[in-house]
Amino acid sequence: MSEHVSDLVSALAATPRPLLVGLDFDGTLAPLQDDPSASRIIPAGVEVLARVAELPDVSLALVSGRALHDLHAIAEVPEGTFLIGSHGAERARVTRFGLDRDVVQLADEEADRLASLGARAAQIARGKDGVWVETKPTAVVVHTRLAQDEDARAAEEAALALGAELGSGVLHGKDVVEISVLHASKGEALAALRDELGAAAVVYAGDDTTDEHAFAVLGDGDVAVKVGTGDTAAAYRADSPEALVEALATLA
Ligand SMILES: O=P(O)(O)OC[C@H]1O[C@H](O[C@H]2O[C@H](CO)[C@@H](O)[C@H](O)[C@H]2O)[C@H](O)[C@@H](O)[C@@H]1O
Repeated sequence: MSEHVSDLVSALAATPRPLLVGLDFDGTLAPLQDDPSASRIIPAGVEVLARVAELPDVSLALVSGRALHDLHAIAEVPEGTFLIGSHGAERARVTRFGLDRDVVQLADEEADRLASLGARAAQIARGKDGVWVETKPTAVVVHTRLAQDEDARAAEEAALALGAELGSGVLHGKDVVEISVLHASKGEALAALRDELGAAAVVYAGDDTTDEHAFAVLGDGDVAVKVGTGDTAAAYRADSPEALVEALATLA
């Protein structure tokens, strides 16, 4: 067990109940992939999450930038798991009958703006090898993972400028710029869920800059875990999805 993980394991062992365990998906439970549809939770993670969800007074939530339907389709999580998608703009709970979800209804102006964003983002991608656009219910995402540096930089700069012009929120994650027509924040969504559940403590793990919003709402007695390298406000670190799952296994 690495030094990072043993510190984390001690912190997890001390968490009071009721406990909310919130986990980002891409880069945290699922190793990053060039093709987002190929992403899956590491096999050990599926089993450990199932055990965590069965613990008394422990609630499990995935807190992701992915669209809710996309997250639900690929995340193999147990019944009762809360799913927060689109960085907090969408929310649901997994039940035995499918998703119990709040449907996002865009106002006409927001729907029009989303359509304009899609068209303008497609223009940004045009002629740049490896740059492509993902459309979600409340946002468009310019992906640059597969592009050469020069094209990736140009696309990201153009997307950030487009976001400043037409977006309500812009997030710059790992090889993505996301432009949303709704205000959404993982931090606000996590804090709202915590309040609803009356959780005495929250464990939250994430790998990307967008997860820093969730770390920012945590306080004393909570456990913030940065997965991988990079600057962070989190007090704990796991080197990889495997290391995180190893630590969560001790909680279970
Ligand atoms: O909050 P997350 O669960 O980490 O979701 C954030 C974004 O994840 C996906 O993009 C990221 O993962 C892809 C697959 O590994 C990778 O190709 C991409 O470069 C990453 O940024 C997803 O496609 C986005 O819609 C999510 O917002």
